Amino acid sequence: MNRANWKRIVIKVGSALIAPNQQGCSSHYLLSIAQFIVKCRAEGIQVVLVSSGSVAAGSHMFPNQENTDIAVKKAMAAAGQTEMISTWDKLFDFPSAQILLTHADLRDRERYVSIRETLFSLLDNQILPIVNENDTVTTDKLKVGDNDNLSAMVAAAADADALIICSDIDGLYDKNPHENDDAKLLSWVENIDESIYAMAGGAVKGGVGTGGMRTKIEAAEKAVSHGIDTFIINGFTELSFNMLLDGKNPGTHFQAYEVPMKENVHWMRHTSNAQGEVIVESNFAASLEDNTEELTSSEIIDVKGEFSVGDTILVRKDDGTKLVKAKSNYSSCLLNFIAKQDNEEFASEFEEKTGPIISNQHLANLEKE
Ligand SMILES: Nc1ncnc2c1ncn2[C@@H]1O[C@H](COP(=O)(O)OP(=O)(O)O)[C@@H](O)[C@H]1O
Ligand SMILES: N[C@@H](CCC(=O)OP(=O)(O)O)C(=O)O
Repeated sequence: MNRANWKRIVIKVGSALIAPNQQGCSSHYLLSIAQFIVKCRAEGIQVVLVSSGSVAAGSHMFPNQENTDIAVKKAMAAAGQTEMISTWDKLFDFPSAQILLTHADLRDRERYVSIRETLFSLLDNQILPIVNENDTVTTDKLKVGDNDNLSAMVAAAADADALIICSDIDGLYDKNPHENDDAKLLSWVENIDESIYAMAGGAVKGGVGTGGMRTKIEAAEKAVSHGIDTFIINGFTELSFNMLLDGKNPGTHFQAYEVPMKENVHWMRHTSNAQGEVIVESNFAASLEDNTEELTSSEIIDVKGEFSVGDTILVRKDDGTKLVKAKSNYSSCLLNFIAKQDNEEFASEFEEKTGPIISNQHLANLEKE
């Protein structure tokens, strides 16, 4: 690892570290993380904290409630969030700022750019941003769902050099170590492929974590393609942080791409999600990355989902091959109408006036994957 290059890092802290006994927040494990943050800042490294734990911190305030009820969980998050933020805040003698996000904020390009600007402004003023998902307002459609993926999106938005995911375990093992005594720790992952995902199991049943290793690998995949070195480390032990400060890898290091994706293409590929699909014939051969105008209504055989002008859509072939993710210049309703037109002259005249079906702005080419 090359810590000398770090100018900005994102540290993600899992619930088990914040509220280990689900009896409110404890600073027990947070002290060494806070010290690490202080030392990084003293070296001139800007730090963004992504902290889980609002539900785990709030659960003790709901003694007779079942944790599984979604409305109660949201209430736990609302109540626990204040306790979690104030626990962190007490550990620092510099100001911190709370940022609560949903996927709806991140997938909208304007809001995403606004989040980036806020992060940079806080960092330039030596304020520590503390980010969590806004669990109270999320629905299935709006949420990221786990803070591992959220931390990768935040790391990309902040143009971070490293993402450090502090977990309750030493890193990624070749199989779930809680179920397999012979599991071995991987200290280095160069390529994230299906064999890496196959190693990952879920979170401990009945535990406070969300997602287990799978969401951490998803996060690493998002981050490394943006040139962000990613580490999964054991946040329970101070040694992990001392090793990082000494430039050593204490857990699993996922190697960053040498040539990262451009920021806006990365956003389209990894943060924005497709609201619908446009399906073309399997023999469609044009490169939409070179010319989006090659996609005309006569090429479209189906339109799936409901989307509005400006929403992200996936263009794919009938055989399932993904072509591009791009901003739609048409609503699904209008696209359906012109794609189903028997009168081709009408459709092409309409498109001439209205412009290309997809925008080339922020387009992500999925063909090379
Ligand atoms: N291959 C694996 N390597 C390491 N941990 C694994 C693996 N598969 C599943 N896990 C589980 O993932 C857990 C960490 O994820 P999670 O419970 O979501 O915690 P966090 O709160 O840190 O996000 C581990 O404690 C372990 O039970
Ligand atoms: N937003 C949730 C955390 C969700 C989550 O991903 O938790 P974890 O797996 O412990 O990082 C909360 O604050 O409780």
